[in-house]
Amino acid sequence: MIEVFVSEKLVVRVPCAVIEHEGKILAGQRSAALSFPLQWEFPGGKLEKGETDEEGLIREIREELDVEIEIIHKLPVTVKDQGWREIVLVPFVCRLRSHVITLTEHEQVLWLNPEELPSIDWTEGDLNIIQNYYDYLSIKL
Ligand SMILES: Nc1nc2c([nH]c(=O)n2[C@H]2C[C@H](O)[C@@H](COP(=O)(O)OP(=O)(O)OP(=O)(O)O)O2)c(=O)[nH]1
Repeated sequence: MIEVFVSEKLVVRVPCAVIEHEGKILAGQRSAALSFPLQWEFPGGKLEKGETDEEGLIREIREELDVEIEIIHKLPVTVKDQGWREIVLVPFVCRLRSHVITLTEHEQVLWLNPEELPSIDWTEGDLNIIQNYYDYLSIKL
């Protein structure tokens, strides 16, 4: 008899925010000390126990940027396979409800026009989020 051991892969759910303000989108540069150092991401992070995607995202954005957001629209989920784990990115289009950003984790943030988004070095998988955001914009306009 052949036994097949299928090891269970860790699945990490990460809500993240495509934050719009005055026609621009916020990109955050990850710290040099973290995984995916100095690459760009949509701010957000892993859920805590019992949180919904929306609750976790609002908490993460408060922690990382010290601002309040309004969640506008959920974009399609993007799954990123790292071999030893799967990162399930759950992006939401958001708006700022408060406007003074204080960075607690990111190296820097940039406000980019939608067409400028692909020009920086995003973590793998985020280009899918950008494409899905473009699709959302084209339907909305
Ligand atoms: N917030 C966010 N995380 C992203 C994006 N793309 C992407 O691969 N990630 C990854 C980076 C992290 O591995 C994970 C988010 O977890 P986290 O915010 O707690 O970051 P972390 O460095 O502490 O996590 P880790 O990799 O050390 O486990 O998702 C993105 O656009 N936004």
